[in-house]
Amino acid sequence: MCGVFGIFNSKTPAEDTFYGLYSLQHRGQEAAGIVVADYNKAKKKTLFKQHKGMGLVSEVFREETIFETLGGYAAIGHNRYSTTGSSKSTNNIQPFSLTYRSGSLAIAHNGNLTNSRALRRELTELGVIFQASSDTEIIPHLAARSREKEPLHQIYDALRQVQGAYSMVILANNQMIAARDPYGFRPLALGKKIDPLTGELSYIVASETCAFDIIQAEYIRDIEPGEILLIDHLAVTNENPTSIYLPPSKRKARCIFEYVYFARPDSFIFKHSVDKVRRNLGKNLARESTIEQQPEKKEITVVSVPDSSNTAALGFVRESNKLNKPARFEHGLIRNHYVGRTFIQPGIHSRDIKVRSKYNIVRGVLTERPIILIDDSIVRGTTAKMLIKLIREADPEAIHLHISSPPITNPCFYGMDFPTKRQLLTHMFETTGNEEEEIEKIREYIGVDSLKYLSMQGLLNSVPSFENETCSYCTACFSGDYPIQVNEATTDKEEND
Ligand SMILES: O=P(O)(O)OC[C@H]1O[C@H](OP(=O)(O)OP(=O)(O)O)[C@H](O)[C@@H]1O
Ligand SMILES: NC(=O)CC[C@H](N)C(=O)O
Ligand code: SF4
Ligand SMILES: [Mg+2]
Repeated sequence: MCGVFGIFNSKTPAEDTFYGLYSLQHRGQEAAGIVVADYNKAKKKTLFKQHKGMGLVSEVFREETIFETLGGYAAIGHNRYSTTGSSKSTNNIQPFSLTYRSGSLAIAHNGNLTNSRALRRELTELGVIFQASSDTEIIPHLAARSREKEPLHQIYDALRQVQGAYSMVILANNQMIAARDPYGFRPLALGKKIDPLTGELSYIVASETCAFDIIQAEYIRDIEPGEILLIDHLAVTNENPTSIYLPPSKRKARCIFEYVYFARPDSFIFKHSVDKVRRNLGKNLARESTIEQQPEKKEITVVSVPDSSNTAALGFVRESNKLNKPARFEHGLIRNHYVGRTFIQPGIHSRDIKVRSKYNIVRGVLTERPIILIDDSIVRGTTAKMLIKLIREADPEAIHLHISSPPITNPCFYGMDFPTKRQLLTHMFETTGNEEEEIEKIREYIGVDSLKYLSMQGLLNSVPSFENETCSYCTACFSGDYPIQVNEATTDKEEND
């Protein structure tokens, strides 16, 4: 995943970016960094300064004095959740910053390039030296080799050659450039802020709109799939950033999993409220649920796995009640907020420990009652298996696990870190071709009384539609319908390390 943020024409760009990244922390917890563009009067040009490190934004920018050295007028920042290149290598921390014949370039990337292996081999053959093992560094190298004079067109040249998912912010000398791949896999939004004292306008680009809210900026619009947007001082004066467009793809492929799990519910992504879509997921799950009404119209207890499935659980309860199946939302699990997202922890070992230290049960809510437990997804099954063991300690009458998305049956090559089938719970058991039998094996393994996944149609009915598009979403991890084909044999995350 990853979170990206950029601000142009601010008196405090590093501080603004810090807060932006802070609100995008859920998109990547491995590393964080900020690159600032500052005008150097003596040299009469813009120079970049940076601070990057491993860990959470609050850890990397713990010392307030860091900001004293990061003055300037523009900045970009990045939260990393690795998909290509080791999560542990400090060389992979973004933004990447470099100097080349046209000046300085810094890049922050959310997504994953699907032809990075081939491009890296070609560039290496040509003598290009890579510092990082991630896919992202390919983009500035390609831009630097372009024959074009202007960074905007150099970036265009580079992006014509890469395939896959990218939502990016770039600093190029005294310009900020935002780009989104033609499929539109990952979200990217444009916002603005007027300084209350000076009346000056700043432009902001961020993965999710929650990053605008934290600095009291206003959402303008999404960066469109295939758009490369240029923001410079002229754009600020004219209040009109300009764009060029990459050739369109045959279809769009917004990541549907962003709505299911990844994005924050207070964000707008792909032009729509995540909260609303997640409520729809819960609503459709309630419509598909086969759990019968309780005797004497007693309310059934619905418990969410906090935090990511809270909103879906609310939608579920509301719809259940409408369907005359009385249901009540209860906090049966308490989450320790000092433990981050477990799903985006690299390596199965660290995930196990995190899940165990992340949740505790509220016995009074769970004991001797039938429970509908709602989670948004099962990937490796770590969370579900550990949680059910924990909930059983409270001795509930029955646990009915409901998942507000279909089974994840295929790897993601576009920015989620489950790049091989063998990492998925659905592939732990022998495939029989009979979906019911396969779900029964998962139910048994997790140890619940019943297991219900939202259907594919239920998922599609929950997300907004886009006019004049035949296909708007990527659903590959659920359906196997890959917008860009990738040979699984080429997806060893750490092959460049
Ligand atoms: O099957 P698994 O591999 O365990 O992954 C699935 C779990 O991971 C996610 O939650 P996570 O704990 O990452 O984040 P959250 O706290 O934001 O819900 C998701 O909501 C599931 O609960
Ligand atoms: N999840 C992402 O967006 C990751 C960005 C980039 N592919 C990396 O591995 O660092
Ligand atoms: S494969 Fe799944 S997680 Fe990856 S981009 Fe497609 S919908 Fe999103
Ligand atoms: Mg969760």
